Amino acid sequence: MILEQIARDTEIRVTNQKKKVPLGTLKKAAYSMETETGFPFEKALAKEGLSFICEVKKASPSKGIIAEDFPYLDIAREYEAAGADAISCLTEPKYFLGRDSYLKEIAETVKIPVLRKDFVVEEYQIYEAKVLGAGAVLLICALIEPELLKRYIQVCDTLGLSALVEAHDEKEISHAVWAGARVIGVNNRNLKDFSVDVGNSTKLRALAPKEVLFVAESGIKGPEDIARLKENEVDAVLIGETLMKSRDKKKMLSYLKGEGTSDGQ
Ligand SMILES: O=P(O)(O)OC[C@@H](O)[C@@H](O)c1c[nH]c2ccccc12
Repeated sequence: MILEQIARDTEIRVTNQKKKVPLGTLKKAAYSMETETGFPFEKALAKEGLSFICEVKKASPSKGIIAEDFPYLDIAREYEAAGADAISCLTEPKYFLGRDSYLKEIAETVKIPVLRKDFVVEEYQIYEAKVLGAGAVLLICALIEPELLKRYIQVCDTLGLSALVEAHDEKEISHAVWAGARVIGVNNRNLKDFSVDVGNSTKLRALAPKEVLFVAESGIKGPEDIARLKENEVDAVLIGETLMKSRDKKKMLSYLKGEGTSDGQ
């Protein structure tokens, strides 16, 4: 299954990275960074109305190359100007053509919080996210057993990082809640067969406690998806492909918000 393959490749990537920057050195750098108080990523999601996390993603296993031309800094600036509440940046290099440097440069450029979108399989990667300037890091339940997930969320807390904990079913939601997740994301894309059903996140919203911030991720194509998610008390949506493929991201975002026409394609 693709997720296991990505996890194995990520283990190799982390092992190689450790040879360049040992864990001790990385931790020292992470804890020496100034930390914005109050978890800005969670503040962005908790604001009144639906919050928008806009994703900078060049490619994906399900879609291949999404954006040949990839001015990632301009894209991030455009998202921020268009009213994004946070940015999600892929740093996984093999399947999503992401880079750590994209995250670092974007975090230095925009004022809104940046989520490190990668496949965390080692604590090391959480310290990396902090040093790169992320305000949040994705933790995928399917890759991290509950005890370790609890530990990773605690490490995030000590760094002033928010954890976006991604769950795919009822069991993983209960693990996320048990581990202390304050932000839970549900991926509408099934990572086994790449099928997409926005109903995934509407269905699972009710299983997460109301006080948990809930993010619907993936497969959001139009204002009808947004309206449906809003009705189901979702706090935020995470949109990648629909925005990455649009010529005018500001127009597309206002179209998705139900404020404009769809000629932002
Ligand atoms: O491009 P989409 O369908 O709008 O999806 C964005 C985002 O949700 C998706 O990239 C994603 C959700 N969870 C992930 C975990 C790893 C990598 C990527 C993802």
